[in-house]
Amino acid sequence: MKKNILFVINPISGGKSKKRIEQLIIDHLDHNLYDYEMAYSNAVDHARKLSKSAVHLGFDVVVAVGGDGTVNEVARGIISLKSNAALGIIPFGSGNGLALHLGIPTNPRKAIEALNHSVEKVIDSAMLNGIPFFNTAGLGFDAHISALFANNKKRGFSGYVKAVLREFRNYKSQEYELTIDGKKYIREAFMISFANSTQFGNNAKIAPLADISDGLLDVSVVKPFVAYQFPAMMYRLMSGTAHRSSFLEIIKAKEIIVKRKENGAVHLDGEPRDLNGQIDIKIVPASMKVLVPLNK
Ligand SMILES: Nc1ncnc2c1ncn2[C@@H]1O[C@H](COP(=O)(O)OP(=O)(O)OP(=O)(O)O)[C@@H](O)[C@H]1O
Repeated sequence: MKKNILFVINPISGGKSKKRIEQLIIDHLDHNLYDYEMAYSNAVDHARKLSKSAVHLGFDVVVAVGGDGTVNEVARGIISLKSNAALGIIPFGSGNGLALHLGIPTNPRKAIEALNHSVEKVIDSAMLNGIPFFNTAGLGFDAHISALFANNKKRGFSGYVKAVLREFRNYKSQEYELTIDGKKYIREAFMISFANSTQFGNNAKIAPLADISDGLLDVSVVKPFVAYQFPAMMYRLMSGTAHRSSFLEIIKAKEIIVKRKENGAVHLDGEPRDLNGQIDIKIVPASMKVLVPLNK
């Protein structure tokens, strides 16, 4: 039986034009397998609403055409109705962390073709103060960058790298009290990531051993470091060896409580939030179905 897909297209993600996407879908989606519709998000949170309505109307698959922020909104729309619908992804963001982790091609035509030969993979999601995330959430430097980047009209990878290089010299680490599955840790940290997948995006792996279906988050605590150590850190991230770095401590967890002296930015799937006070994070095992390429 044919399945119904809604493509939710974020016109601004990744700073890339989406002009070709409609024609690529028409040309390359297998129309014997799928009936499809397309919709464009017109503001923050609109993709979630579009996705929720699609699921309510009985669509089988909602495909996020965008980056991790778009994936987050579409996936939240799906899980909010506890439906049987699956998430699909055509990566069109600045980082595309979840798509890269799942082996979804970053070439749009190949990503559409991958939908024609896909299987459903059940993955975990997680909640931060009750708000769902699917790839990574974090506190500290990366959240600070997300907050800056959100106000930056120029999206895309190069804008991100420029922001990181500009900001990291002046960024101050801070002390965190973490309670991880009941055990207390006090840590001075440059940043702390709560990783469901292995990476932020662009193959920068903050938790190289994370398994997206193991019912656990990888809490990656990046210790303070000085400027000359930055290239070594980047090498570790990009080579998938961060878990072997002396700058990083990774603790597997189901539930985390974070307290910190000073409030600061928090990000969920790369999108910043202002959340003050205690932060509670927990894994929600096997809570989302995603279409991934057959051979992954
Ligand atoms: N029409 C729109 N105008 C402005 N913002 C939008 C619109 N549609 C969606 N958004 C917002 O765009 C934001 C960024 O999207 P997304 O995260 O997909 O792209 P990205 O940040 O470039 O990629 P990545 O997260 O992979 O780095 C999301 O927070 C989403 O809410």
